[in-house]
Amino acid sequence: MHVVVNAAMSADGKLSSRRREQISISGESDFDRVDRLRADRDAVVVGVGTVLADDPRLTVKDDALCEQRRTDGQSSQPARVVIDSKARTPVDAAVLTDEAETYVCVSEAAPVGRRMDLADHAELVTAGDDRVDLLRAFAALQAAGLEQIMVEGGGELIFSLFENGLVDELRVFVGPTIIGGRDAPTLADGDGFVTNFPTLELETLERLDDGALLVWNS
Ligand SMILES: NC(=O)C1=CN([C@@H]2O[C@H](COP(=O)(O)OP(=O)(O)OC[C@H]3O[C@@H](n4cnc5c(N)ncnc54)[C@H](OP(=O)(O)O)[C@@H]3O)[C@@H](O)[C@H]2O)C=CC1
Ligand SMILES: Nc1nc(O)c(N)c(N[C@@H]2O[C@H](COP(=O)(O)O)[C@@H](O)[C@H]2O)n1
Repeated sequence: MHVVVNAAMSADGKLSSRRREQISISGESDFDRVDRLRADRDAVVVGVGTVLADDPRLTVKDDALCEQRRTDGQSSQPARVVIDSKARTPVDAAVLTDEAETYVCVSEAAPVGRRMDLADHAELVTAGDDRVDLLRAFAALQAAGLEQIMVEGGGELIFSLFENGLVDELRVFVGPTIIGGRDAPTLADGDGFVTNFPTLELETLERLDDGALLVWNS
């Protein structure tokens, strides 16, 4: 399995504002790059915080890229995955439409009724007692044939993936905006590291739109 984390952050390192609403940090070229990256992957993963905040579709938008996937013998859309310990994903969430296969990774703490509701719309993966055990969940996704994984956020999930040593690559678009706010989500939130900080190796750095794209290897 190969896991690439992709995100767009403001010049001051925020993924969104303190209102946790979706903000267009990327420019047109970066959104096109993200669409190509999605098209190149078996699955696109987010945390339930992103589903509740943004209600994303997580689909490939360019029809030509979908057609190319079909030509290559793949489904027209990559699978979508939500990491959601308590099965809080709303049944009318855009990520549960039938335009792509969806997996919801839950923990044993998810109420049975919520799990049954979601099971009508998605494949459920149960891993972990109170919180999704990411190592077990990603192993289950791999067993289901999902090898090339893209994670789109948010900051809580990205931190946990680094904590579990699950990140192979980090691609960050740094946009020209200042968002600020001590409670605004950053690229890696969670409890934070106080020692043994993961370090990355810079692979490429390019100017894109009005910002920069940094690609790091883990
Ligand atoms: N600019 C960008 O590129 C992006 C921006 N965003 C922004 O980020 C914000 C959302 O980020 P955030 O609130 O951090 O939410 P996340 O999407 O990171 O989801 C976090 C939630 O995932 C669940 N979860 C389950 N298991 C785990 C685990 N092992 N580790 C971590 N989380 C786990 C937890 O909820 P539970 O315990 O209930 O399961 C947790 O609260 C929004 O404002 C959104 O707009 C999001 C993506 C990309
Ligand atoms: N690459 C990127 N740039 C930004 O500026 C963003 N705000 C995001 N957000 C992510 O994209 C998801 C929306 O996906 P759909 O367009 O609905 O398919 C959103 O939930 C964030 O994960 N990404």
